[in-house]
Amino acid sequence: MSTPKQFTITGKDGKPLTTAGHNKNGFDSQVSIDALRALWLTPNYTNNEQDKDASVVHPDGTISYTSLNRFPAVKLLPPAQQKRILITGGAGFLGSHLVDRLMLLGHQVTVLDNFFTGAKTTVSHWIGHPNFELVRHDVVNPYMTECDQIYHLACPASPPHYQYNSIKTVKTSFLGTLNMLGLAKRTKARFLIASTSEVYGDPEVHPQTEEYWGNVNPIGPRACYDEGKRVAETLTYGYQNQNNVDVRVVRIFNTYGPRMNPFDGRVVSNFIVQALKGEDLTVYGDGKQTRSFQFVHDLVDGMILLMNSDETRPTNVGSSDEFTIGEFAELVREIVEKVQEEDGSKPAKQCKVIYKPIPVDDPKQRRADTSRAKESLGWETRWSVRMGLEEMVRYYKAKLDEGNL
Ligand SMILES: O=c1ccn([C@@H]2O[C@H](COP(=O)(O)OP(=O)(O)O[C@H]3OC[C@@H](O)[C@H](O)[C@H]3O)[C@@H](O)[C@H]2O)c(=O)[nH]1
Repeated sequence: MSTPKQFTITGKDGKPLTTAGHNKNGFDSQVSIDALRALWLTPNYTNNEQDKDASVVHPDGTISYTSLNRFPAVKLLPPAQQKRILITGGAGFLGSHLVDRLMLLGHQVTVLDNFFTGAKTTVSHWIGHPNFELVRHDVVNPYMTECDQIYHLACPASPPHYQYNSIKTVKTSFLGTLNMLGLAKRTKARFLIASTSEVYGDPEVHPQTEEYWGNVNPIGPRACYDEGKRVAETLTYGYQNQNNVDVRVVRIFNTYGPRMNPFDGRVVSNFIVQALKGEDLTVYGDGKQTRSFQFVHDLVDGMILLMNSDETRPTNVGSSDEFTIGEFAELVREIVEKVQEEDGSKPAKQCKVIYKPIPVDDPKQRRADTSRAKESLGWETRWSVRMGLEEMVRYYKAKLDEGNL
C-alpha cells in the first residue's frame, strides 16, 4: 500500500496532533493519526507498491480490486487483554472508524450490518483478518454470539435516510436495541448505545445538558428517529434496572469526517461535494439555525472512553463550537478553495450560496454542553473544525479525482 501524503495537523491547543485516543480506565485507545489516515486516504482496492502503473479506475470504466496480501499492523495483545467486541452498524460512517480503532488496538471485532446505509467498502481492508468478522445481519432479528462489549450503532442517521422508511427506523431502534440488550443480558457484555442529540428535539434549553428532557414532536417527520432513540434509551435503562445489564449511553451530536456517505443528504457532505463540483451550496431556510460539528476521531475517543469508564448516565459527546448554517457554508467554501489551491485545481468561478425551504421541525439551535464528558471521562475535542474539514475535503477530493464521486 502506498504511503499517503503527509499533512501536519494542528490541534485545538495549537500543538501538533499526531495521535488519537487516550490511555485511561485501564484501556489504551491511542493510535497514530497516520495509521488511521492510511485506512481511508489510500485506496485499498489496488496495491500501488507492487503495481506502480495500476490506476484504480481504468479508462474503460472498470475498477481493479486486489486482495491485500498484508493487513495493516495491529497491536499484539495478551489474550487476557484482548476483548471480543461486537459493533452493530459497524460498516457505517461512525461504525467503520470505531472498527479501525479497535482493530488497530488488537481486539477481536465482529461487525453486524444490513448495508442499508453502511457499505462493505468501509471495512473491506479488514476482511480476512483473523481478528475480524463481517456479518450481514439486520438487528431487528436476534443474533447470538459470545462477546465482552457491544457497541450498538445500527440505525440510519441522516434525516433523508431515516425518514425514507419511518416505520423501519422505529422498528430498528426499538427491536434492534431490544435484541442487543437481550444479548448483553445473556453474555454479561457491557452495552453501549449510540443515542443522539436529536433526543433534545428542537431544544428550548441552550446549550443542551443531559438533564434537559427535550422538545420532540412525537408525530412529526423526525419522530421515527428522535422517539426511536428516546425509547431505545428507556429500554436500555430498563435492562439496567431490571436485569443488571451494564449499560452506557452516548448522545452523539453532529459528527463529520471521511467515509461519510457523500450523498446521504447531511449538511457537511452536501456542502463539500457541492463546493468541490462547483455547484451552488444549498442552505435550508434563512441559514440562521445553528449546529456544532465534531470530527469523527474525537467522537470515537469519547465512545471508547465512555465504554471503559464507570459513567452510566447519558453522556453528550459533541463539539461546543457553534456555527450558523450560513456561516458554515462560507467556511466550507473557503476550505475547499484552500485545498484546491494547494494542488493547483482552483476553479476560476466561486460557487454561490442558494436558499431552499427549511425541513419541517428542523431544530433551530443545537450545541453540546459537554461538562459531564469532561468531568467523568476527561474528554474534550482535540480537532478544530477547520482541520477536520480539511481532512474531509481531501478525502472527497481524492474520490472525485479518481471518478468515484
Ligand atoms: O444541504 C443542506 C443540508 C442540511 N442543511 C441544514 O443543516 C442543518 C444540519 O442538517 P443535517 O442534516 O446535517 O443534520 P441534523 O442536525 O438536522 O440532524 C442530525 O442530527 C444529529 C445526528 O444524530 C444525526 O446524524 C442527524 O439526524 C439543518 O438545519 C439542515 O436543515 C442545509 O442547510 N443544507
